[in-house]
Amino acid sequence: MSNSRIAIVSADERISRNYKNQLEGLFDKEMEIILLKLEEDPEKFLGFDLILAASTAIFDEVKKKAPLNAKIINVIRNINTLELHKVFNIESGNTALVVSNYLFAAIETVELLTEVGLNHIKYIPYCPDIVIEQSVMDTVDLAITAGAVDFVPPQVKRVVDLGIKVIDISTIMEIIISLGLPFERVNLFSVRYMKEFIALNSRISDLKSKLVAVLDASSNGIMALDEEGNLTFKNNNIEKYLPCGKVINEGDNIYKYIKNRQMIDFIKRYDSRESEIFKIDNKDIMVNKNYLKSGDKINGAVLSFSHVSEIQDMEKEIRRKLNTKGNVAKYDFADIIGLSKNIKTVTDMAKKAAKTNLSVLLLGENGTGKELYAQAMHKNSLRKEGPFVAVNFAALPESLIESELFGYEEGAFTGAKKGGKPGLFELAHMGTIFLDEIGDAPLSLQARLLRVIQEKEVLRVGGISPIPVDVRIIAATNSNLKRLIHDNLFRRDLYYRINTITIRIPPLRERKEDIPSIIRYYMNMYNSDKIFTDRAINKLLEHNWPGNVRELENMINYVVKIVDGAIVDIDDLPVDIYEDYEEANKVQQERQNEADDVSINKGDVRMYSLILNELENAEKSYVRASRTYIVERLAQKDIPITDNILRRILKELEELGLISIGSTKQGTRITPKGKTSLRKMIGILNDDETD
Ligand SMILES: Nc1ncnc2c1ncn2[C@@H]1O[C@H](COP(=O)(O)OP(=O)(O)OP(=O)(O)O)[C@@H](O)[C@H]1O
Repeated sequence: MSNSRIAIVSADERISRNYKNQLEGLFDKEMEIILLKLEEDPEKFLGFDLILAASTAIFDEVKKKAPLNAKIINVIRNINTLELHKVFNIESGNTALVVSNYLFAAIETVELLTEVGLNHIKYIPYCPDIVIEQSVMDTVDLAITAGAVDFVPPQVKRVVDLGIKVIDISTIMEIIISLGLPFERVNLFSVRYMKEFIALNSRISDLKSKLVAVLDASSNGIMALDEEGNLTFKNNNIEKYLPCGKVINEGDNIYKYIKNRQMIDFIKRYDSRESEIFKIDNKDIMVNKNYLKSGDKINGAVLSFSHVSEIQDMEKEIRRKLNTKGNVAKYDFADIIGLSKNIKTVTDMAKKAAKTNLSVLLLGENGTGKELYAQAMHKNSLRKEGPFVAVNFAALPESLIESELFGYEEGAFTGAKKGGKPGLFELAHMGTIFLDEIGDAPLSLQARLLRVIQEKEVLRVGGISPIPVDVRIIAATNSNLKRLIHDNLFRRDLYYRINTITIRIPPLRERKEDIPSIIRYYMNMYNSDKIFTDRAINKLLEHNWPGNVRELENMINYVVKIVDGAIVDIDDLPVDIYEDYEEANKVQQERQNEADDVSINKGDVRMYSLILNELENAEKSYVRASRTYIVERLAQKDIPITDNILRRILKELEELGLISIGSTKQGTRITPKGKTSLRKMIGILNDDETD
């Protein structure tokens, strides 16, 4: 057979070269293929057995240039099937620009994709000549193209390239027929195409088997039907929900296996009700339905079956998990810092109490670590795997306490949540409930609290059947419960119930030796290497710590965040501690002043009095008293004094308010206080002399 001469005409050389490769691959050396540009002269179109117009858009142009009797085939192009999986893999609901250098080619690609059923993406045909609104472009970050990557707008980051489109099998057949090639060729080529489809299919069936595995893993029964009710897919649980004594096979009409008439109606009804409960074999079965659509036409349904009781159990479990989330004890005994005898005794006792199941009452001022102890005790108890639920009576508004503690049933009051809500006692089941600030529990609630503790069951607000709860009680208070009992504000019987073991946690001021180690602990925790001066540490040791460890922790937090530099001194401490210091310092200073007075009297009093005396005399004689004047006057009395010493003493006298040092012109003057002091000093000196 002689070689056929074929021309491929295209506006884009890349495309014609691609077609040439494809045809050469199929027909070996049986063809001579020449590439022609559309703009070439008509004589170039002469002498071909067949002319292929690369696209519909140029078909008419090619026809005009080709000889009248020439055989021209309009090439039908298709997406390379081997690349289609790339579109399969795009998540549903995405929007993609379908990019080509010509709009018709972009539209063609969109049509090809939707024809093969890839409808899970929204396609926007795009070519460089068209303008798409910015607001639309802003929402698109995906482009699909058949080899026109260069035309994808730069802001689109994700590009799926399906490669250049290939000649469709229908065109290949047309070529074979028009060239009069033997028909075996068709089979040969079909086999080759089949191989591609098989490869594509195996990818799909791969996907399908993954999907089946996922659906089989569900405890639900799942099946898909066509519009006649024939089974097109089922997972391996379906017979559990539709017991018919035999395996249901794909292709079987499902309606003959369903005895329940209402269920058949439900499946057949195309209304918006998507789920319904049916009785099958005396069990409540929930059926969910979803229709399969192709365009606007419904062509099947997917049904999912589940046992209502399982859904309820699952809901309870989820609710329990959600509710108990966070109900865990964080602290252990190792987190309790302090080696003082006081704290060690308390910790030893708490460790022993932890192992019992007895109620514990923790007494202590605010911030002493009552909750810390409660958590540590829970963590070291037999209930450590159970929840630790903390209730703070001081923080809960009275109107909410009851429903928070005991829970409520659906419809118990306006605003009650659907399905009701378990109370904190229920949440603490098998664990510990920490009743903090129990002294603040309203009297009305104390009776119910007592009943729950005694009966070991709770009745939800609006409920009728009590729910058993196994809970250990650790209560805490900083109030004087005995006083509250005396004032009829706390129930004696409740008090005895909760304080089987009483542990008193000492305030920080009773264990000041622990302060440095607590400071170190928190400085480490805050990752700070600042150093406290001895003066600051002494101050902290002096402080009374009414807020206990919490106040100390706050102080460190303040210092770490607020103080610049590596050294923390007294005046860097928070103002309440510092003012406390100032206050103490003032008293100290006053005492010191008194002592200073005495030391002046005893030490320099002679010199002070001599100088004050000279100043008083100078004033009396209207003489300006300069330092030289004073030095000379004292020298005349055989009292030698250097200018330097005089200057220091004058400064001290001025600080004491006994003199005022003016300018050189004014000189130094004795004050009225100075005159009084001078009299006193003379008195002391005379006393000393007579002693
Ligand atoms: N010995 C301790 N060692 C380390 N940190 C402690 C110690 N005691 C208390 N704290 C810390 O002090 C803060 C207050 O402690 P906690 O809340 O346990 O006190 P509380 O007595 O329950 O206070 P309140 O009565 O105000 O509720 C917490 O941050 C806690 O970690």
